[in-house]
Amino acid sequence: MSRSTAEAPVILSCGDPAGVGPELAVKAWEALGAALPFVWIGDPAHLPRGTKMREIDHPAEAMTQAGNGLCVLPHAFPSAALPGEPNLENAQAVIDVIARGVALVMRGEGLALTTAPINKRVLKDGAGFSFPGHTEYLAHLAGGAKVVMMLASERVTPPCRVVPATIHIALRDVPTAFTPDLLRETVRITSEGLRRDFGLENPRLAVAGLNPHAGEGGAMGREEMEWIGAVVESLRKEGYAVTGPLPPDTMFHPAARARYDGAICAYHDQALIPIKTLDFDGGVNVTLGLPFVRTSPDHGTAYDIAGTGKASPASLISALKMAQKMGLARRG
Ligand SMILES: NC(=O)C1=CN([C@@H]2O[C@H](COP(=O)(O)OP(=O)(O)OC[C@H]3O[C@@H](n4cnc5c(N)ncnc54)[C@H](O)[C@@H]3O)[C@@H](O)[C@H]2O)C=CC1
Ligand SMILES: NCC(=O)COP(=O)(O)O
Repeated sequence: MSRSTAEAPVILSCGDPAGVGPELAVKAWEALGAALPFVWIGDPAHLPRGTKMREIDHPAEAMTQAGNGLCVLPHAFPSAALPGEPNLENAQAVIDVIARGVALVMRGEGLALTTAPINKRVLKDGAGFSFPGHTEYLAHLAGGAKVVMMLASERVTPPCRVVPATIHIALRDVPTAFTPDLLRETVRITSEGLRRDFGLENPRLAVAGLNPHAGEGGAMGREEMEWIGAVVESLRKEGYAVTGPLPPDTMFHPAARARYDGAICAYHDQALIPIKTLDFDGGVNVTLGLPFVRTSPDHGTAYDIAGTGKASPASLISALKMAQKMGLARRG
C-alpha cells in the first residue's frame, strides 16, 4: 500500500445539523489541526458563523489542507439548521451523508469513518429510516455484515469496553431476543474485532448474567443455569478466553475490569450505563465486524445545549483519534 493511501484522512459525517455535530467538528479541528487530518461532510451553511474552513473536492486534499481550516466536502441540504430545533426536511440528506462517507471509506479514499450523532426518530419521521441506528445501517451498506456495537474508554484504568448483545429494543423484549446464537455470534465478532483492531492476541471476554446476581442459582432467574453458562463453556472449548456469566452489578469496578478486555452484556443499559458513568466525555462507540473502521462519540445530539458553546468535543476527539489509529493499523 502506498504511503499516500495509508495516510488518507478520517471522514466525519455531519450527523443531525440541529444537534451539536457541526460545532463539535469545528472544536475538534481547532484541537487537532494538521495532526489528525479529517474531512467533514455536510452543508457549510450549517457550520457556526465565522468557522475557518476550506471547501475541498476530494478527501486527499485534506492531507495538505487540514492545517488551514476545517476541511469540508460540501453536501447541500434542503433547509437551514437551527440549533436545538430538529428539521424533518433535512432527514434524507443526513442519511445520504452517512452513505457518502461509507462509499469513500469503502473505496479507500477515507482512512476510517467517524459519525456525528443522529436523531433516530427524526430520520424515521422525516425520511422513513428503517434502521434503529448507524450500527444497523452501516451493516446494511456493507452488504449485510454481522456487526456488534462496542463502547470503549481507553482513558480509564483498566480500559472499559462494553458490548450490548441486544441494542435498541424494549427491555421487555430482551429475554426473547438474547439467545444462545446471538451470544455466540457476539462473542465471536467481539473477539475477532479486539484482535484485529485493538491488537489483543486472544481477548479475554466476560459475559454478564441477564438477571440480578446472575440468577443466584435460579433464585432470581434461570437463563444463566439453562443456557448462558453452557454457551460460555462451549465457547471456551472452541478456544475463546471467555468467562461468566458474572453478576452484572459487580463486574465493572476497576479490579473486576482488570480480569477481562471486554464485557459482553445482555442489553443496552447494562453496557452503556457503566461506561457513560465512568467516562462520558471520552467514551467512543466502535462498530466491530465492518469491512471498514467506524467510530462515533458516545453521546447524542444534545439539542438542549446545541449552539450554546457548552458541548464538549472530548468524545468526538477520542473517536477521531481511535478511528485514525485503527485505520492505520488495518492498513499496516
Ligand atoms: N451515535 C448516535 O448517533 C447517537 C445518537 N443518539 C441520539 O441522540 C438523541 C438525544 O439522546 P439523549 O439520550 O438525550 O442523549 P444526549 O447524549 O444527546 O444528551 C444527554 C445529556 O448529555 C449532555 N451532553 C451530550 N453530549 C454532550 C457533550 N458533547 N458535551 C456536554 N454535554 C453533553 C446533553 O446536554 C444532555 O444533557 C436521541 O435521538 C438519540 O437516539 C444518542 C446516542 C448516540
Ligand atoms: N445508545 C447508543 C447509540 O444510540 C448509538 O447508536 P448508533 O447510531 O451508533 O447505532
